[in-house]
Amino acid sequence: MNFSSSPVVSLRDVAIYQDVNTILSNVNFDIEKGEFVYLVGRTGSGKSSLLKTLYADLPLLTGHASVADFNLSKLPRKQVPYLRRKVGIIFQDFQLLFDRSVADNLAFVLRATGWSDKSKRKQRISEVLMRVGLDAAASKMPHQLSGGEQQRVVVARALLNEPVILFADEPTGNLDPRVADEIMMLFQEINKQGTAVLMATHNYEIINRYPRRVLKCEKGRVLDSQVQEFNLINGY
Ligand SMILES: Nc1ncnc2c1ncn2[C@@H]1O[C@H](COP(=O)(O)OP(=O)(O)OP(=O)(O)O)[C@@H](O)[C@H]1O
Repeated sequence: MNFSSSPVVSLRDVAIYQDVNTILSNVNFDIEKGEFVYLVGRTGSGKSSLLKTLYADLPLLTGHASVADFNLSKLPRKQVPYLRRKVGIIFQDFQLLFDRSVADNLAFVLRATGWSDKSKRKQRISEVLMRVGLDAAASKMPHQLSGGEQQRVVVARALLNEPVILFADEPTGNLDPRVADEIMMLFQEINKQGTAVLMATHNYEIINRYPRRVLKCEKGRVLDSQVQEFNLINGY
């Protein structure tokens, strides 16, 4: 549990790079504990690159950023796994291990993050599966589940270590609208229980149905619906 009242994410004058190319510059925003924020922008505008920087998959080379009380500017490589325990990461393509059951997918992550007690692992797996409405699926193989159910397992996996924030990159991108809506309701529920969410999406129907603060990558900058003139529909 993070009891500090400092923002979960805080960026000051950050630039985001891919190789030698500057993708975004002068990025400044905070995300507070328990906030829900969308990240939008055209294809190639830098959403994934920004998220990757926040979970230390891309290095922070310019500016100051903290995520879950980790200072990204000075983050030694060996600290990255500890940051990753504090954040949950969800991708569009589910990235489950298809050669093992749902429970074993989750146990794999728990073992890798220091859960050495088997009965505690079992208990935690059953808690997160319950939370995503898949308590009966522990022994199933991923291919026996629908796309929406697989994405729920990915959400359960992201919740294992009680993250302070979920970073989700197009989590509903491969799902039909009804299933996408169910996943979205799950995110809302998780958020209501105190986990912040930063979700990259192209799905404006979802944003209109569940309106929240929006960050928009545009022309190398990040605009914030809370502080700037912001035209979500025409500006996209
Ligand atoms: N691994 C990489 N190496 C070099 N350049 C990259 C790499 N990944 C992305 N880029 C470039 O960085 C820019 C931003 O890409 P990014 O994937 O962050 O955009 P995005 O907004 O997430 O796009 P999409 O909505 O299509 O996922 C693009 O010009 C892209 O070509």
